[in-house]
Order: sequence, then structure tokens, then C-alpha cells
Amino acid sequence: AGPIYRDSTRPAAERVADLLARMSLDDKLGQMTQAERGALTPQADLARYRIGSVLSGGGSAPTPNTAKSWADMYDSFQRTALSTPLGIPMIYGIDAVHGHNNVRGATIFPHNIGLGATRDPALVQRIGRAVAEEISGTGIDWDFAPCLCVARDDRWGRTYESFGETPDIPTSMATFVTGLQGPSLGGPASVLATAKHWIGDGGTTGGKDQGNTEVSEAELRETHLPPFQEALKRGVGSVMISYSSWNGVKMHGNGYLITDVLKGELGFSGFVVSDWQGIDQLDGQPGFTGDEVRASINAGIDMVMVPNDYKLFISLLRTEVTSGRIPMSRIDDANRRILTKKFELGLFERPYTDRSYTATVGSAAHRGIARQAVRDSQVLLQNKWGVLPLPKTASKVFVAGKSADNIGYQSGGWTIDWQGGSGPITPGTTILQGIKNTVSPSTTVTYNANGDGIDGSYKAAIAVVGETPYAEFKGDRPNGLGLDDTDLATLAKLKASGVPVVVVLVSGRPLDIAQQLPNWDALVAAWLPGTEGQGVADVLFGDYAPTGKLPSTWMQSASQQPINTGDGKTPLFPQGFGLQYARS
Ligand SMILES: OC[C@@H]1[C@@H](O)[C@H](O)[C@@H](O)c2nc(CNc3ccccc3)cn21
Repeated sequence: AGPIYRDSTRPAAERVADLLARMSLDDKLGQMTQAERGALTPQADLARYRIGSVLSGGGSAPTPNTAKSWADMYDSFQRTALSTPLGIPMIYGIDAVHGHNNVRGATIFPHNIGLGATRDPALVQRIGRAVAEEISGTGIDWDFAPCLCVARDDRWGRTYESFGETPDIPTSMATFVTGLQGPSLGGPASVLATAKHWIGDGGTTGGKDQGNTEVSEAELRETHLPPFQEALKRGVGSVMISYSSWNGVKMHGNGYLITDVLKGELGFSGFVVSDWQGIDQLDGQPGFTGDEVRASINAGIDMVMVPNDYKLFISLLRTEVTSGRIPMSRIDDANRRILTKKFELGLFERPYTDRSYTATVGSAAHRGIARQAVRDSQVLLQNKWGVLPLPKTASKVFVAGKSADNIGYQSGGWTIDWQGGSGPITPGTTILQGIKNTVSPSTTVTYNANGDGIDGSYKAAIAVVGETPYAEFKGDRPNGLGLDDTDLATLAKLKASGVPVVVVLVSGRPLDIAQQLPNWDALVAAWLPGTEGQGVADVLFGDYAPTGKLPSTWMQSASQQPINTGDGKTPLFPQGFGLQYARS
């Protein structure tokens, strides 16, 4: 019989204890180190430095970017990891935050704000399962999702990653964890989930990304904690620390909230991972130092997303340990947490890609789930004289707007590239294509992004407008949330034609549109629907009635931000608002 840690019939705790006893200090330090795939050159460094985890940052993909080459890449890294004396498998993490969004051809689901509008936790669980299958098909075992942020200020560039502005909606959508992991880790296509970002990322002053959340502990616990409690109840295996600060203290160095509250009071038994270069920010200077390594590890961080200078990290960590400034008990605790999840995931038994899932990437079944999610996320905000649903048999329909025929725009950030992109960046159905698929063969659909060619002969004009993609701090909008000049010009042209105007807003958050709204006959918030734009047309032409409800308060003006339900301010539309079609 081999060593206990290789015996899959033994409880994880026993296997961990046996393995830990066999590990050198270097083995242990390596397990706490996560390196970016592009930084691991030569790849043999993964073994030489006993690196325990690899990640793809946003957009960091193999060439060609196909599911098969992702799986081949994963297996190659894993083979290197297993070549070490103890053969501890590496765990690979990625941001699959609205589908396996770095992989070309993957199903791209609506971003979380749209899923919040569905108020359907069971649907979100099904989405988690579908995403887990696509992730598993590429070998990857760990998803840096769901973001359980409670976005309080729409000026924040990550508002679309939030399921809603009050804790009840993100809490209800923690079902995504169960979808990803399964009822317990290690089952079919089980992928480790990450509750992020601990804690208070959505509550910063002014909605500044990586800013300062200035609230009492009672407010922090009341508003930002409940979604994490639900994720813990569902057995979430990892928690990622927020870049933000709480009352001026960087979360990445906050021992009270990480160790005393998350691990102690809440009893979190998984492992805590930093954000990308998160520990570098503790001293306000670029790069990381031994002091920052010590402060973050002693605060309770178990694994550091370095992600590039892993040699320096390991060297500094070793010095902090041999000097006694980081106790060995902390190192062992971090290793126990990390190794427990690797054992529970079944990585020691099944370290390589299960190729039976590779064909699920972008499958019709998954795209069908995504299309349903798109339908259910549409929120009808205005519908004068019941202009919606549009008749499929209308003789002529005009479509305008920069976002009507653009997979990149309708998917938003975190799609193929970190910041997203424009045009046919991955296979999907644009909203325009969806419209064309829906109308009758005798209907003429004319598309012009700027609205050129509109005249009174059209039954209606559909203007698909809104935001171009962004992620994180690049999406912060401290100086206004209005439509851009391109969209305003398009809308003015349509208005001048006298034809009824149906506006479809493709955005990651409520926008400041109160002034323009009276000129529109109908308004549908489509959020960031992803690749299955057919779901928008399904609602516009009545195959499905709109059922979406606002997950966040819709401002009258950006000057009201932050504006949230119950704060006494008068919104344009309250959280929970959503019209239905008149009974036909
Ligand atoms: O992609 C890894 C993490 C992600 O899980 C976190 O939610 C997010 O806060 C996060 N931000 C970065 C920073 N990304 C980055 C991309 C290109 C250049 C520099 C930094 C990485 N990550």
C-alpha cells in the first residue's frame, strides 16, 4: 500500500496530515503561490518552485484560443506539477464570471446585474452548472466567481458584476456556488467556487474601484456580509480578498475581518486567496516587500495571486518564516486549507482534463439556458400605447444604434479580453440578428447604426444603444452616467422621423436618461445579455413577455448617486420596478 495521502479511501483530513508531514518548507511555500500562466517561463519553474496554483488573468489564453488547446495547455501544466517528488497537483483558476468568457466559442451568459433582474436563483444555479461543465471541458478546476458584491453606487465600474444593490438579491443568487461546485466538491464537473471580494467592495465612497468603504461595522455586517454567509452555508471553497479598504484599512491586511470574522466567527474552512498584486498595495508603493508578505499572510491570506514575480515572493516568504515573523503554524494552516480543497476536488485522483466535457463549450443546450436568462433579465421600463410587443408581421421595421449588431458590446467586459471588445469577438447572435430571425418573411428590417434612412414608412424604430465594454476601474464614471453623443445623435434622428421609438439599453448599470425618456415610446433595460441576443428579440416581439424587475434603483440624475432603496431619495424607477405587457 502506498502513502496514506495517495489513498482516496481515507478522509481528506488524514490525507492532508500525512502529506503535510512529508512536505519540505519549500513545498509548503510553493503551495501558497499562484502564478500567471504567461509568467511561468520556463514552464519547469512550476516544478522547480513547487508552485501550487496557476491562473489566467483576464484574456490570458493559449494560441489558438480553442477549448481543445485550453485543455492541452492545462494538462501540460499539470504534467509538470506532477513531476515533483510528492506529485501534488496544481489547481488552475480563471475568471468565468458570465460563462467561460476567456474561451472563444464558449457560451456567454448575461452579466450578474441582468441575472439579478430575473429574481430566479434556480436559473442562476443551472447557469453555474453549465459554466462548470464548460470550465471542466478545458481542464480548469477553479472559478473566481461569483462576485457577491452589493453595488451601492452605480458610478462603480463593477456594478454589472453585482446581482443587486441590497444584500437579499446577491444572497439569493449564491446558488451559483452550488451550481459550480455541485452539492459537494469532487462530483461530476465540480469546479471550486470563489466568494468575492471580501469584504465591502461594492460600498466604496463615490463607487471608486479599489476605494474606501466608510461604514460602521454594523452597516458592513448588515449590507455586505449576508451574501458571504449564504455562500459559506453552500460550502464555497475559496474567498478572494477585496482591493478596497474598510475605514482606511486595506482589506488585504485586515486580520480582524479575514481571520477573526471570516475564519473564526463564521468558521470558513476553505482557503483565502489575494487579488492580483493585492498585497503590493499595503504600503502604497508599487511592488511587494517582505513586510507586505508578512502582513498579508499573518492577516490570514492563504494563497497569494502574485502573479508574476513568484521567485521573489517565495524568497521573501521564506525569509519571513525562517526569521519567525510568520509562525510555522500559519504556513501549515494555509497548506491544510489549500490541500483539503485539492483532495476534496479529486485532483489527486483525476488531475487531467475530463475530455468528455470539452464538447459542452458553447453547446446548443448551454446557449438555450443563456437565451432563457436573457429573456428573463429584460426589464420593461416604459411602454406608451402598448407599442410593445411589436407585431412580427409589421411590413417595415427600422433598427439603429451602435449596440444593435455587436457581440462585443452586448457582452461587456470580461469577454475574450479583460476589457471586452467590439464586433464578432466570439460566436453568438446579435440583437439585430435576433430581430431578423423573429420577424415574418415578408417583413423588411433595415439597419443603420446612425439611423440614416429612417422615414415615416416604418412601423417602428428600435434603437439599441448604451455602454461600450469596460472592466474594473476602467468603468468608473465619477463624472456622469449619461448616454454618449453617438447615441444621442441617433436617437434625435429617429425622434425627428415621427416613427415610434423603442429603446433597448445595453448597459452594465442604470444610466442617466430621465431627460430623453419622454421622447421615447418604449424602453427596455437589456443589461449585458452576452452571446444569446435572440432572447432580447423574443421579448420585443412578444414570444416571451417581460418579467424582469430592477435589481437596483434607477436614478433621476447621476447627481443622486449613491441612490438606493429606502434612502429617502426619489428615483426615476424604484428597485423592483418592471412593467408587464397589457393582457392581449
Ligand atoms: O483576474 C483575476 C482577478 C479577478 O478574479 C478579480 O475579481 C479582479 O479584481 C482582478 N483584477 C485583476 C487585475 N487585472 C489586471 C489585468 C491586466 C493588467 C493588470 C491587472 C485581476 N483580477
